[in-house]
Amino acid sequence: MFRSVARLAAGKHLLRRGYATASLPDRKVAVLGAAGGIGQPLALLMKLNPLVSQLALYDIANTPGVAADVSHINSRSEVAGYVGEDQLGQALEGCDVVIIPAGVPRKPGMTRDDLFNINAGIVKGLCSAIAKYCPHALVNMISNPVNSTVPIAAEVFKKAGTYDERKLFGVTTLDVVRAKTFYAGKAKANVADVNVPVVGGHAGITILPLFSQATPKANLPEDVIKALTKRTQDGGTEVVEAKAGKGSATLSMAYAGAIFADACLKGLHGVPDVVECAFVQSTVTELPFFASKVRLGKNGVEEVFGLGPLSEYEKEGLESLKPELKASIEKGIKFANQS
Ligand SMILES: NC(=O)c1ccc[n+]([C@@H]2O[C@H](COP(=O)([O-])OP(=O)(O)OC[C@H]3O[C@@H](n4cnc5c(N)ncnc54)[C@H](O)[C@@H]3O)[C@@H](O)[C@H]2O)c1
Ligand SMILES: O=C(O)C[C@H](O)C(=O)O
Repeated sequence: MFRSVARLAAGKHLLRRGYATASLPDRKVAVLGAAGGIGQPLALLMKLNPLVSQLALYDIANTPGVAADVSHINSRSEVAGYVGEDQLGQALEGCDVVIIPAGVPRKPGMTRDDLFNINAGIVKGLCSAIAKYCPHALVNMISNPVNSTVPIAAEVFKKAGTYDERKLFGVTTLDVVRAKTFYAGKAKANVADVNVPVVGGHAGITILPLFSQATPKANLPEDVIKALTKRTQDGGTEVVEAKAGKGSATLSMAYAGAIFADACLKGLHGVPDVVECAFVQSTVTELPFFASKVRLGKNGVEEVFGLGPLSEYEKEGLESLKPELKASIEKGIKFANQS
């Protein structure tokens, strides 16, 4: 990620010793849920990103300490901590990108949908504030269940009259990160060279890695592809079980969240050909939201890419995931409109 920022800076003759960050535009990024398991390492990684000039760290508790700590790092951005609802507006005012990892994580035996009852309300409240204080920001939704929290956000923005489908993203980057790591292991490829699109949604079978399109090509046998698919779909559960009641993926998610936010910032900055998978409003299938590759630009999503050629196994996976994804989307829409 930072290597490509260096390339960007170098290409524009901004790089002499380190980054000539004075030449980069001001960009404010907020992390909502910044004192949490994801929020803290994500705050650290965003503090290291030279495309950020102001970093607002918001949570319902403990942000002054996190902000004081992160603020001592000698990188470009100015850091401020905001705590409690009274300070949410200040945290959001002027934001270009808002990253939301606020909410409860899973414990063993739970599905992501089991988080709905608590997280739906949290996300709804935060999105109402975004509509009020930074209606043009790109919103990176991490809080689960993403398959429902993104439709909730869309409905809140629609009601507020601020919805721009190009600016709302469910962050599915961790699925891509996992698919790349697991594929590289089996394909005996250099993980840094590996690419694997992951489409659909972000829960169980709705996570559909397209290993038939993975590069470099490895011609792995069908049973290995099936095992890789299952491991990618169950990657979150693997971590939840290993953490044995102490939460879900935080460090790998912070890494994935930082990659996706960096892609959004690069897009805003006009870097060409920034492509990541994300869960967005979509016409790729009959479902209103779907994760696929998207090109990011100055207005957020510039282009939603189709699925490309699928193997028979992937075609079956696509058909199997649709009912569950549809139900999760509808659940989010219904919640946002009834409460
Ligand atoms: N999209 C993904 O790939 C992905 C990956 C991992 C985790 N997650 C999800 O991210 C969420 C956070 O996970 P975590 O491990 O960081 O949990 P955590 O409990 O460690 O942290 C959550 C933080 O949110 C804060 N919070 C609660 N209500 C809030 C509100 N109204 N406003 C602001 N902050 C609030 C809490 O105080 C806490 O600090 C969970 O829903 C989890 O399932 C998503
Ligand atoms: O699995 C979870 O509950 C957290 C997250 O969605 C993940 O994929 O790690």
